[in-house]
Amino acid sequence: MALTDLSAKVVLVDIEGTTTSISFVHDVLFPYASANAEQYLLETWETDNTKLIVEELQQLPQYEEYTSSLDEQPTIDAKHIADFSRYLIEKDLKVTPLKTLQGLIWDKGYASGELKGHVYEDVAVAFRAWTETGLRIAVYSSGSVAAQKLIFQHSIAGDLLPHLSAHFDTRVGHKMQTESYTSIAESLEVEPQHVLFLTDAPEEAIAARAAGMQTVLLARPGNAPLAEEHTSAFPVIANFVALQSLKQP
Ligand SMILES: CSCCC(=O)C(=O)COP(=O)(O)O
Ligand SMILES: [Mg+2]
Repeated sequence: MALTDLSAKVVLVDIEGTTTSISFVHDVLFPYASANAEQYLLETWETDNTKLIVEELQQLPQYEEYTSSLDEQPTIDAKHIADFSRYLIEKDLKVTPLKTLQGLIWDKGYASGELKGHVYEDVAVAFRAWTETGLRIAVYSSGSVAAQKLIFQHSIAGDLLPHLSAHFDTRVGHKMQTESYTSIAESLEVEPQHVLFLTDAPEEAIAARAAGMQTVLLARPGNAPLAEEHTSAFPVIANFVALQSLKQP
């Protein structure tokens, strides 16, 4: 099907590699989280929220792997948990408690103006066009819902949050699992075939398509090159321009 023939009721967007450059996430957001993790944990150590995150981090399979590499039995304090978080960040592990913690740390950076969410120019233009057409726009990212809201609210293109009607993170399920997309469609109260999912990750596209969603791959500058098996299986676009005149079915 040609891109111009696509129609949808909901556009579901991924963030990293789709609306936002991978380099912003890896070279700005992750270093900010690494640098500020210990301070954040120290300040909030006694709160229920941080206690829950610390508990969830310790339940990850990577925690045992990490602690077994240490010379001594660790004391569970802010420094130890910050070190473990940095270990996970370096491996770019998209695990839920880390993503929750990152979102909370970034909050301060966005509030102070130190962080501004990167979005490609065509994203804001497409969001406006889709909103005017009456399409709903939703987000599904490994970044926590709080982190998603921050990046769009404090974006370099202004506050894009009013365009977004729903947010999903890995608490709905892993992005490479078909059931996650089925749950998202149910939650949006829309048939999966009326959802257009935009992502840079072929494994996510495969999972979304298996749930019945329409799927288009993004080839943004700096994204990993797409294999022929994926470029032949999915439409590939360099930006959202070709989808600006997307219609409802
Ligand atoms: C929500 S902003 C931070 C992005 C992030 O941490 C991340 O893991 C993005 O992954 P995505 O699923 O959007 O490719
Ligand atoms: Mg992505």
